[in-house]
Amino acid sequence: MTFPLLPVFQSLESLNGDSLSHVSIVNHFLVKLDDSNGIEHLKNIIKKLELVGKLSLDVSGKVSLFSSDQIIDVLNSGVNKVFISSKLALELLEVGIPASRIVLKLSSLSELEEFKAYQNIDISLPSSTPLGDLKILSGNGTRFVYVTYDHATKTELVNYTSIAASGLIPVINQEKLTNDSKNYPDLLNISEFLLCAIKTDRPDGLYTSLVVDKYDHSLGLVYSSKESIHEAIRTLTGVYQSRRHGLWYKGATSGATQKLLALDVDCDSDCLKFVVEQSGVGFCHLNQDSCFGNLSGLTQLEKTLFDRKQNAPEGSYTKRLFNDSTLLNAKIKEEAEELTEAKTKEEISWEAADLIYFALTKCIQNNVTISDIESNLKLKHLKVTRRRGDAKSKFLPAETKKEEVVDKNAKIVMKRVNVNKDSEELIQNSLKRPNQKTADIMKLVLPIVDAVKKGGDNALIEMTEKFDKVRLTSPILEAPFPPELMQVSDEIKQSIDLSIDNVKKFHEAQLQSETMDVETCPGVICSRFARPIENVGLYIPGGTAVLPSTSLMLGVPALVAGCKNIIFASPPRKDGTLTPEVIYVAHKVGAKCIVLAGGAQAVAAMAYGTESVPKCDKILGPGNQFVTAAKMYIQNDTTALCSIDMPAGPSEVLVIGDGKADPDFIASDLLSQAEHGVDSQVIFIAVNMTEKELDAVDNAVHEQAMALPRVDIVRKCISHSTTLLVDSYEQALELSNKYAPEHLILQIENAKSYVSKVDNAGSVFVGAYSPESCGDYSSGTNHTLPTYGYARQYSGVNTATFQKFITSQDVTPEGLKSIGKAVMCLAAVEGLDGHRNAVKIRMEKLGLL
Ligand SMILES: NC(=O)c1ccc[n+]([C@@H]2O[C@H](COP(=O)([O-])OP(=O)(O)OC[C@H]3O[C@@H](n4cnc5c(N)ncnc54)[C@H](O)[C@@H]3O)[C@@H](O)[C@H]2O)c1
Ligand SMILES: N[C@H](CO)Cc1c[nH]c[nH+]1
Ligand SMILES: [Zn+2]
Repeated sequence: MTFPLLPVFQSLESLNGDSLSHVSIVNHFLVKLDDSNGIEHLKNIIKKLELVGKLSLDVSGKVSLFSSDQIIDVLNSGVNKVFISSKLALELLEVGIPASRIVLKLSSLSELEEFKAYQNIDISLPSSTPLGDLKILSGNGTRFVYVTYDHATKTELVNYTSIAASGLIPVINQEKLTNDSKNYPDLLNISEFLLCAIKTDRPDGLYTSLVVDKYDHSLGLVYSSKESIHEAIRTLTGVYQSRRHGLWYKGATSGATQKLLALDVDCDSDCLKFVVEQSGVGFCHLNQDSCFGNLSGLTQLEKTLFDRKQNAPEGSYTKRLFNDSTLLNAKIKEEAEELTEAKTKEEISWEAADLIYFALTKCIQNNVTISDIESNLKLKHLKVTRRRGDAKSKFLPAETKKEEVVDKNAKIVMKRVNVNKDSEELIQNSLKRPNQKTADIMKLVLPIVDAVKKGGDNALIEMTEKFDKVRLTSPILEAPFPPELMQVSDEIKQSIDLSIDNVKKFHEAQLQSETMDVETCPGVICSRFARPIENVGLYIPGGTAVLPSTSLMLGVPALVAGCKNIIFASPPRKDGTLTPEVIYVAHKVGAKCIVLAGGAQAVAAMAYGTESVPKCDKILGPGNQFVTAAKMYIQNDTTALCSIDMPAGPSEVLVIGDGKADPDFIASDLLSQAEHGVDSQVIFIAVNMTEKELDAVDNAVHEQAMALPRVDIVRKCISHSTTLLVDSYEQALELSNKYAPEHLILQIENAKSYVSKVDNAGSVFVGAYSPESCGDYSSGTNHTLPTYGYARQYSGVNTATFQKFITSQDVTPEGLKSIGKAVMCLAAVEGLDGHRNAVKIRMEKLGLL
C-alpha cells in the first residue's frame, strides 16, 4: 500500500521544494504535463528534488502531444507511472512497457473493454463515477479517483475520505491540502485521509506502528492514536502514543528527535510505517540505534566511514585512502580484478566485501551516501528500455571479442593519402600503427605470469590447456630429441640447412671473439671482451602460423655466440606435438629442451623457471601482444633477473616504389607481411606515380590477395594500411625514417644509392629482386627485428644480442702517472675521499706525489 492520497501538481512550475513540504510524507506525487517541451525540465526536477520513483506524470491533458518514445524517455528518467489515455496506453503495452507503469486515465468504464488482458492495470476515473462501479471493477490494480473539482471545501472532505475508506486513492490538487489544519482550517487535512483508510482491532483503539530509518531498517515498534497521527503529520516529526504516558513527542526530553520523512500503511491497513531520520543517540532507550540492537552491515559501514572522515586518527588506513585518491582508485581496480578471479563461494564473498569497502570509501570521500546509490539503483530498476549490457571491449578477453561482419567480395584496397595535399592529421593517422592497448593486454597477462611464477609446471600445463586447448603430461621436450619427432622431407631439410648456413655465415662474421685492447694513455690499457649469455630462452611463435624460420633466426646466433643452454619455447599443436621443423632446428642448434607452451605463460616459465623449465637469463623472439607484454613485464621484475631482446611485435613493411617498379612485385611484398596478422601494417610510398600506375598496384594487391589462403587476415590488415603519394625520393625517405619500419623495401631506380639516406629501419631490401621473404628465411640476415617504430633505437637480433661485453683495464705505474692526478682531482670534486685515497696511496708509494 501507499499513503491513501495522491497530491497532484497542476504544472511543473508549481512543483518545487516549498510546495512539496506540506505533502512530503505522502511520498508519491502526480504532476500534470501538457506539453512535451517540458520533458527536459521534468528530468531536472526529478534529479534536483530527488523524486526518482516518487513522481507520476499525467500527460492525458487536452489533446495529448506525447509520442510513445517520449513516454518511454520519461519512464526511463525515473518517473514512476504515467497517467495516459487508453489509446496511448495500448501503444505502449504493445511495445512491451509493463502495465505496472501505466495508469489508464478513463473517461468511462466502457473503455476498459480493450484492456481485459491486463487484470492488474491501474486506472483512474473522474470523481463523477459512482463509487459502487469502481468497487466492483475486477482486477487488483490501484484505483485512483481523479478529483478535478478545484474549489474543495471542508464539506467535500466527506466524499474524498469515503473514497479513501473504500480502498481507492483520491487524486487531489495539492493546493487544497494541508498538514496543519490548525493554521489552515479551510484546507483538506492530509491526516484525515490516512485516518479513514486505516483500522485497528486493538481494544485500546491504538494503531500498531513500525518505525524505520530511510533504509527500511526497523528501529522499533510503537503505537499511534488519532491525535498522535495528526501531531506527527502536523509537526513532521516522530510523535506517537505511549500507552503509559500519553502523547509522546519522541526526543522531547532526550534530544533524540526524529524527522518524519514518510508515512505508509500496510497491506491490510492495520499497521503504520513511520520512516524517520533519527538524530542523537538512537531510537532505543538503551542508547542504541534500534530496539533490536545497533545497526550492522552496510549502514554501519557507512556510519563508520563518515565518522572516520571527520575524526580518524593519523595512521588510520581509511583516512589514508580518503587523502590519497590514486591509492583508493588503485585499490578499487585491484579488488574488482580479484573479484573477477574469485571462484569459490568463500572467495567471492570475501573479495566482494573488499570491493564494497573501497567503493563505499570513494562514495563517502565524495559525500555520496548509500541512499544516493539506492536512488540510482531505483532509477535503473525503473528503466523500461535497457542497454544491451555488453562490456566495453577493453575489459573483454581477446578471445571473446566479437568479429565484425566483413564483405568478402569487397575490393581489398589500401587507402590513398597525398602527402602534399592532404592534412597533416590525415598523414599522421595513416602512419599510426594499429593500437596495441599495452595496458589492457598487461591486465590479462599479469595473472598468467603470476600463476606460472607461483604454480610452476602445473600452472603452465593448465594455461596451455586453457589457451592452446591441449592438456600435456609434461611441459617440456628434452634433448636428445627423438628422430621420429623431427621427420622432415629432404627438400625441407635442404632448405633449412641452406638457410642455417647463410644465417650462420652472416652471424659468425659479426662475432666479436677477439679482445679489443686500447692504450688510452701511456701505461693505461683498456680492453673489452665478449662472453656469451649462459641461458637463453628463445620464443618461436606458433599461434596464427608456425614459424620454424624464427627458430633458426634465434637458434643460430645463440649457437654462434656460444650460449651454454639454449631453451626453445613454442605453443604445441592441438595434439600436443610440435611442428617437426622446429624440433629439427632445435636439434641442429643444440637446444637443451623445448618448452611446449606459448604466450605469456611460456615467457613466464623461462623467466622464473619451473620444476622442469630452466630459468633463463635473457628471453628473445617475436610474438603476439601477450608474448610482448609478458616480455616487457618480466624485464622490469627484479625477481626475474631476466632481460629481453626488444619489443618485436606484429610484422610490418614499408615499400618505396616508383613508376619503373613492377606493380606485381610491389603488391607481393606488401601482401607477404600483411598475411602475418590482422595487427600487421603495410605502407606503400609511391614516388611520382601516375594514377594509372597506382591503379595497377591496387589491382595487383586485390588480385593476389584474393588468391591467398590467408585472405581474411590480409583484408583486415589492408584496412589499416595506406598508400602515400609523394613527389620525390627524398620526401619518401624522410617519411620512412619517421615511420622507422621493421622492413624497408626500395623498389626504385638506383635503389642502392639511397641506402645511405636510411636512418631508421630494422632491415633494408634493396632493388626489385630483394623481396622481404628472402630475409625472412634464407639470405642470412636476421628476421627478428624491431617493430612499432622501435627501429629508431633498437637493432634487430644479431650475434651481439646473445653476448654481454665485459671491459677490463691494466694500469701500470706509468699509467698512474698519466691519469692519477686527474682521478684525485675529480674524486675531490665529488667529495669522495675514499676514491681519492686509493690513487693517492699508490702514487705516494711510487714517489709520484
Ligand atoms: N617482429 C618480428 O621479428 C616478428 C617475427 C615473426 C613473427 N612476428 C609476429 O609474431 C606474432 C605471432 O603471433 P601468433 O599469435 O601467431 O603466435 P604467438 O606464438 O606469439 O602467440 C600464440 C599464443 O598466444 C597465447 N594467447 C592467444 N590468445 C590468448 C589470450 N586471449 N589470452 C592469453 N594468451 C593468449 C596462447 O598461449 C598462444 O599459444 C605475429 O604478430 C607476427 O607478425 C614478428
Ligand atoms: N616477417 C617476419 C618478421 O617480421 C618473420 C617471418 C617468419 N616467417 C615468415 N616471416
Ligand atoms: Zn614474414
